[in-house]
Amino acid sequence: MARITASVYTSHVPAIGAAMDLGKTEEPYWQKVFAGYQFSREWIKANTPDVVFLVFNDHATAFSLDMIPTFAIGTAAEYAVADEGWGPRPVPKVEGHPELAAHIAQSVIQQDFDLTLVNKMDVDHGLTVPLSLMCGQTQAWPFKVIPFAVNVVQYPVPSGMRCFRLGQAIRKAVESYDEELNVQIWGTGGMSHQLQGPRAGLINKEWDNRFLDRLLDDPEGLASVSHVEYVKEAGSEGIELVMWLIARGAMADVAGGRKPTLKHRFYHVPASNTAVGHMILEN
Ligand SMILES: O=C(O)c1ccc(O)c(O)c1
Repeated sequence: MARITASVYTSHVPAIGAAMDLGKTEEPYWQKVFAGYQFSREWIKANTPDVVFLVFNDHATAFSLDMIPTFAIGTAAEYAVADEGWGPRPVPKVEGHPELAAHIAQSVIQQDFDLTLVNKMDVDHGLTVPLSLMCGQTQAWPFKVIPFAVNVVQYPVPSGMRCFRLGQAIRKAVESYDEELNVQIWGTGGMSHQLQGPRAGLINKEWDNRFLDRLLDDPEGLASVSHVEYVKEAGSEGIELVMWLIARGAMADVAGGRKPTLKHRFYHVPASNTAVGHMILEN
């Protein structure tokens, strides 16, 4: 049987990818960001999964206003690194796991979550920056990846509760897969940031840290936070945090008397315009 053994949560700021690609990680500004991932790089070496189910958002790269799936699961054997305007990042292509992805799609759709199946997709910084943060510079990613794209760009976007329940359905799906596989689920994006309008540059440390507390201790309560609160408190792009609730929903269930173990927590402001939050939980 496949099992979800751990979850990773991290922001996905594109400038972090550029800092790595352009050799700037030792500059004082960036050192403080990357220091928060030193533990994580060792941890992932000691806890390398077979597959990462990576929840992210596309930034009008694979999808556009022409077509906006709410939840889209990557069922391909591989994914090219997208060109977001400066050429594709110099990182390895992403290898998929079509068999497990097809099984999860079957199971989750039968549990009444309607997913879009994506057989071809280029993946942007939403997916590659978390991989770079966790794995560093490498010739090949050390595990297969099932990309799972969530619409947090164009309203209406899914609620935190729908995301949390979807995570629970994903856990059931993974646990009903026959092969012994070590699966991690990663929730990416956030934390507080706003990239446009009069409030551009908004950061809310208190709200972000409360989110991190509740993600561990009270995920179901956290799932009830409204869209309006995310936008008011965490800025227009803070809504990306609903994706963390998918990963948390797939983990041990506080309501069921089980709680994951906190292995690592990091928070730093700023990286570009964004508050960087990062957590690792083990089941
Ligand atoms: O802080 C930033 O610069 C920034 C830019 C684009 C993003 O998608 C993002 O999450 C952050």
